[in-house]
Amino acid sequence: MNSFQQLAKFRSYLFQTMEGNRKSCIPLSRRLAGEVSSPDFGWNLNERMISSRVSHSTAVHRSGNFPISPNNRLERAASVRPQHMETGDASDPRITRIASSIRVIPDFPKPGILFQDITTLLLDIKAFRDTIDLFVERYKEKGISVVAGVEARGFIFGPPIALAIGAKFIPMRKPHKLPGPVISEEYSLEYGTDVMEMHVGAVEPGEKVLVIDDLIATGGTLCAAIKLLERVGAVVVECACVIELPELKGRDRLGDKPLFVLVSPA
Ligand SMILES: O=P(O)(O)OC[C@H]1O[C@H](OP(=O)(O)OP(=O)(O)O)[C@H](O)[C@@H]1O
Ligand SMILES: Nc1ncnc2[nH]cnc12
Repeated sequence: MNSFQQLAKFRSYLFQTMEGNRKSCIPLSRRLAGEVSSPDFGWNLNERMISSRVSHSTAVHRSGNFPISPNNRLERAASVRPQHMETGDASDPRITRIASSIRVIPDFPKPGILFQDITTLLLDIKAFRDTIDLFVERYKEKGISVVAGVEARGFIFGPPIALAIGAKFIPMRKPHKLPGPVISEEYSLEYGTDVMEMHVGAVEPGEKVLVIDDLIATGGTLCAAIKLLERVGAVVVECACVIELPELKGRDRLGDKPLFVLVSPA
C-alpha cells in the first residue's frame, strides 16, 4: 500500500471511529443541528502523520524546537509542543521539558495510531515532578476533596496530586477489577470500546472532584468518568490531562466541563 492509500485508510478509520460513536456526552441531536462541528481530520491528521515521519527520518522537528538525535532509541516526542490554551503558562520551561520527554510510537496498538507514550516522561524525574507540580499549583486550595484517576495511566498521576492537595483518590477501573459493589458506564475509544467502573460509596453527593488521566483523544473515557461521578451526585469541577489530541475533538464532547491540559501535539 502506498503512502497516499495509507493516509486515506487512516482518515477513513478515524472518521468512522468518531462518527460511529454513539456514547458522546454531547447529544447527537446537538451534533446534527450543527451546534457541535464534525471533525475536520484532513489537515491535522496529515500533519500528525508527516510529523511522525519527520521525527523518524530527519530526527528534527519541523518547528526546529525539539532537535533529537537520530540514534535516540526512545524516539522522543518531537511532535509534541506546549499548548497555548487552557494551560498554566506555555512559556514555562517545565512545559517544554514535559513535552520533549513524551515519545511517540507509530502504529501502536493498531496501524494508523500515533501512540503518545508517557512512560518516557516517568523516566525523567524532573519532568515527572514538574507535571505533578503544575497540576498541584492549579488545584490546591480549590476545595477539591476527591481526585478520580482513570485506569491505567490516571493511576500514575492521580495519587501524588491527591496527596499534595489533601484529597482522597478514587480509581475509575476497567470492568471486573473492583471487588466491591460498582456502577458501570460503557464508552468508546480512539481504537475500540470499553467499560468503566467505580465503587459505590467512594464519593459522597456534593463532593468536588477532579478527574485525572494522561491523555484525552476522543473524550469518551473522560465522558464516562464524568457520567459515573455525576450519577452519584458528585460535582466534577474539572478534568485534567497531560496530553490532548485536539484533532479528535474530545474537548467538544465534554460540553462545558472544563478541561486543563499541559501539552498537545503540533
Ligand atoms: O479520549 P479517549 O478517546 O477516550 O482516549 C483516552 C484514553 O485512552 C487511553 O487509555 P486506554 O483506554 O488505552 O487504556 P489504558 O490506559 O489502560 O491502556 C488513555 O490513557 C485515556 O484513558
Ligand atoms: N494516540 C494515543 N496515544 C496514547 N494513548 C491514547 N489513547 C487514545 N489515543 C491514544
